[in-house]
Amino acid sequence: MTSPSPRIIRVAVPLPLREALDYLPPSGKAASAVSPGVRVLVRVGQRRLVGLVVESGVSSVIAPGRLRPVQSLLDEAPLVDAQTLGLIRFAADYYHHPIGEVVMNALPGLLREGAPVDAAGETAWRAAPGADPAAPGLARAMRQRELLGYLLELGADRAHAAEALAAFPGDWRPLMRALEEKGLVVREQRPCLAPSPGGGERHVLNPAQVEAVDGIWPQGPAPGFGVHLLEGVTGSGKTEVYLSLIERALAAGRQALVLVPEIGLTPQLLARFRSRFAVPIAALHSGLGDGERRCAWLTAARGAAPIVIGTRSAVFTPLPHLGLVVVDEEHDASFKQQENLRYHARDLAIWRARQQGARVVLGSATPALETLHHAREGRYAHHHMLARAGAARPPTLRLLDVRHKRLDSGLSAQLLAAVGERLAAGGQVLLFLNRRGFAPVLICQGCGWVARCPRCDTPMTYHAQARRLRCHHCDRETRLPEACPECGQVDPMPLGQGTERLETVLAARFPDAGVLRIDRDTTRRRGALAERLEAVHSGEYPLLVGTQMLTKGHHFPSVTLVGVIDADQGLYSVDYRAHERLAQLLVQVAGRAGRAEQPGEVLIQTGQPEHPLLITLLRDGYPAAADAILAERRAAGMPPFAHLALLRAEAPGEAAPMAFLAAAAAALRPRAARTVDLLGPVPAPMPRRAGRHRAQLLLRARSRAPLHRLLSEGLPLLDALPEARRVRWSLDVDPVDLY
Ligand SMILES: Nc1ncnc2c1ncn2[C@@H]1O[C@H](COP(=O)(O)OP(=O)(O)OP(=O)(O)O)[C@@H](O)[C@H]1O
Ligand SMILES: [Zn+2]
Repeated sequence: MTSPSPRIIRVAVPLPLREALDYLPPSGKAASAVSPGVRVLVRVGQRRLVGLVVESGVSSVIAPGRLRPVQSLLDEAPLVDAQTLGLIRFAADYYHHPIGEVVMNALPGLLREGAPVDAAGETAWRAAPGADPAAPGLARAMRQRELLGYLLELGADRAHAAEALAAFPGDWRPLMRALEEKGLVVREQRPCLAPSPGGGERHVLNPAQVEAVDGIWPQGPAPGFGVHLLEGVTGSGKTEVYLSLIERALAAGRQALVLVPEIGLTPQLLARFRSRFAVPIAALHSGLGDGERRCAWLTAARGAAPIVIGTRSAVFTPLPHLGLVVVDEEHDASFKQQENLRYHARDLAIWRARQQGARVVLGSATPALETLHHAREGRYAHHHMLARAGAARPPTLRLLDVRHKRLDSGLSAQLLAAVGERLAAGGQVLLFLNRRGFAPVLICQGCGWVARCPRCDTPMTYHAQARRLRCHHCDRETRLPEACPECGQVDPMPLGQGTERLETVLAARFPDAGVLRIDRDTTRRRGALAERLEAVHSGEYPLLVGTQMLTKGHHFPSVTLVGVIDADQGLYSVDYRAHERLAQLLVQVAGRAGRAEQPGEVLIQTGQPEHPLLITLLRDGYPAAADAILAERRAAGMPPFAHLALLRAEAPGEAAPMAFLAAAAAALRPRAARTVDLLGPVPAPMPRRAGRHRAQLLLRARSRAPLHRLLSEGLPLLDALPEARRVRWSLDVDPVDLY
């Protein structure tokens, strides 16, 4: 008689393994008593890892003698609910990615590392009323005196938690205990996420807004699953629509998840939410400390935060009462993660909304082509808001032909004149250039030598303030050469412009106008972006210079002129999405102009004023341009008329990536039949980066099912190829970049 195979627990561990691992329950417990969603400590080889139970009470194909028990349980109740576990499993399947790594993306850092679920909230300290650092009791305790002074500086009116005290030099805890004993400091225990104040002013919705709100969530109980595209021109008041929808969701007892682009979660936006809703709002963004993130996440997971607002990874937050999902600026590329688990937060959000019977709103002035396509095919409901809210009018757009014109550091005389006029009239001007640094190229005037990154084969960007050359592809940095290494001529010349040069030129040209630059270089420090955006509103800086960071959803009421320095970068790019991106970018950057009473003007410098895309966009607007691009995509058999997956490979040697992909293609081809095209392998559009040669193989199918079938069957074969050991390879399902 064979003994029945033991019941086991399946655990996802943070390792690049396709499957979860099988374990026996800890001694004294039945496998079925360990709930999925609980964290456990397990041994893998010699390592001890924190894993997440994804299944329990099932049987294993592994011989009982070879199974190890789980070492210990870290949670009493599941940390991750069944629905979120379902989402994790779906993401692992759909993106063909190791499930343990999906879990890593889904959990906040502390919880991933096994930190406890701290239900008590957090401890905070405030100075006792009248406490004075100069009090005689502290005369001989200098450090305690300093800490009390520090607390008072942070604000005597409220208590401050560890997060705020972290900046105090040295170990503050024993000092705080001493102060407490002296009665100079009072300890408080508080929930880690306090309700926001609410009670702020609200707009009376205009008819277009009312129609959108009622169409998406009719008064009353939760309407259930459905995807709604809210296509509203820039400044049409989409945020106000979201707020009203959230109000309805909350009234129906449901939670709302709001996803925003990477740099869209600004203090202004948060303030708008906090002044509208007197509830705990969990804001998940990169500026959070580990403790704050855990708190926000746990509060949401317990259903105690009715609103969760965050960037892409917030899509994994457990939300037991989810009723509404808002994806703001749904076309934004930052919703797609570009490394490791290459998921699209919008697509996962829709999947989970379907599971939980939630409404989805995709909001944008420039919807992604796949979203528009779904709306036109009737899969998504489509709502329009064609006019700006309040008194604001649409901006006027004009092309400035820069062919055969003398440019002053990239600026035409016409643009400079327009800037001068606006400044004289007291307006604010925004100049957009999607290239940071001083100049993209440093060239020797003697022999034509160009400073190149030896690891990427591309020109290095000259950064004047730092006096460095930086590679924007691999972050390599070098000192500025004083002379050409080839011919010895001194002072190589910067060629072309970046935002840093623009800032310098404008400051010299308009010495009385303050210039504020916003790009990745000026906002590296935590909190710097928020400070600079605040400064935009202060009115101190009439001239704003920036990259894409300045274009996303910001509301700058005083900006009346927007200048686009170079529209041509996107016109001839090899990427099949370049035109879509350019159209979105131009409309979004133009959308920053004239958002209040003053009308806005947009001037676009281009050397291709006859380009059909620019003409259609300016004459007929984004929907017409989108139609034209969709027609091109249909003809080329590209998304949304096809489904793609991209296999990428890289290695130090030139031959290995192509060899692996050729072997991969050979392994996949017999199974691809006539349903999946294998295009390539070819060297990547950027054939070398950070010292590694790169190549790619594109898989294309008319429908999703055969593509995913091929991937499910094929990837294990690729794992086993001998060529796979000489490369680093990855799969990108629904890639947004083909390089
Ligand atoms: N019904 C209304 N009446 C008056 N003003 C309104 C109304 N709705 C919104 N506004 C104002 O219009 C401005 C633009 O609104 P909002 O920022 O929501 O636009 P948006 O559609 O999100 O724009 P974008 O796509 O450019 O981010 C804001 O200052 C907002 O306060
Ligand atoms: Zn480089």
